Amino acid sequence: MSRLSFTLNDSNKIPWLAFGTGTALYTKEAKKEVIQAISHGITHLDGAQVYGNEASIGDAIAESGVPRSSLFVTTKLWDVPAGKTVRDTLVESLRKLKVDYVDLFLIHNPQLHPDLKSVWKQLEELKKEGLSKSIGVSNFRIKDLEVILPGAEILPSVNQIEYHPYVFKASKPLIDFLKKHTIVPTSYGGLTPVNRFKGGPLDPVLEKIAKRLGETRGKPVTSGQVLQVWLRQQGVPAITTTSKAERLLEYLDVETIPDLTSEEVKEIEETGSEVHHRVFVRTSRSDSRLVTNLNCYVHR
Ligand SMILES: NC(=O)C1=CN([C@@H]2O[C@H](COP(=O)(O)OP(=O)(O)OC[C@H]3O[C@@H](n4cnc5c(N)ncnc54)[C@H](OP(=O)(O)O)[C@@H]3O)[C@@H](O)[C@H]2O)C=CC1
Ligand SMILES: O=CCc1c[nH]c2ccccc12
Repeated sequence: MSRLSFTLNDSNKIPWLAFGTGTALYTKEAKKEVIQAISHGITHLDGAQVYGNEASIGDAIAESGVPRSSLFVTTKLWDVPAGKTVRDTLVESLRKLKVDYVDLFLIHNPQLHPDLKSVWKQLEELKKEGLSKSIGVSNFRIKDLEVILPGAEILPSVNQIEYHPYVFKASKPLIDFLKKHTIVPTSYGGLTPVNRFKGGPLDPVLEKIAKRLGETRGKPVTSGQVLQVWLRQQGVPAITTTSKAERLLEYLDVETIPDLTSEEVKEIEETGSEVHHRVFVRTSRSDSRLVTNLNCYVHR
């Protein structure tokens, strides 16, 4: 059971561990994997309109037998079709998810919305109406936040971003900005150093720390778990995923692993900063890669 949660700036709580549904593993059908995650005690489900699988998440929630109030359901706004409002898209998501509110509604990508201020206003209204308990953003840079914050009546509660040690240095100004404005960063791609970018300079550092933690607690710790402890210790919720039951147990087990020492945190961050490896959304011209399945993201 995942028990750890953090408090958002609107006083709502967000579970630290989230099960992501935006992955090629499940294509457009996530029901089996979501039921498996819920039955293992994961309560936070991360969805999005663009993943095209909200109805299967709704089926999983309905069949899980877990009360709606024990779950934390996130979805994200993609584009707003001509003739529709942001509210229309959320109502459609709620219909597919078979719930009468979501816990968190995020603007998925600022680059899709020429009038971010107006979109944010509409999210504020949805929170007031109770259709989303909390509201936030995803893939926002400082310059995007600077568009919405001055006129905001309600602050975004979270910014869901790619966050792991290989983007640590590049993300530092944004993380500091979020902290100053009480916005919680949440991390996707957090396991990049052990899955998409294995062979990097962090490998031996993570292995060494995993060995020490494993010996300390008398149960093996993996490099992936070390990365998740690194997030947890910063108060950053982890949006991860898997189709494997044993991996879910590995993720859930992270809540029982002690903190890293300050020297270990420093070593992860300094070694991570030796390379820059962003997988998902390109946020500046110096970012080297733009992943192909996300080529809908355009740098401006
Ligand atoms: N807002 C946005 O723009 C974005 C949001 N997301 C959200 O984040 C979710 C999580 O996605 P993602 O970023 O891929 O998550 P992670 O970076 O946490 O990667 C999860 C993958 O890592 C693998 N893995 C776990 N532990 C290890 C290990 N020790 N060694 C090697 N591989 C390991 C798992 O594989 P296995 O299946 O084999 O267990 C799983 O497929 C998405 O489903 C989506 O909901 C993702 C991208 C963009
Ligand atoms: O959320 C980002 C990752 C993702 C997964 N599926 C799609 C489809 C279209 C845009 C982004 C994504």
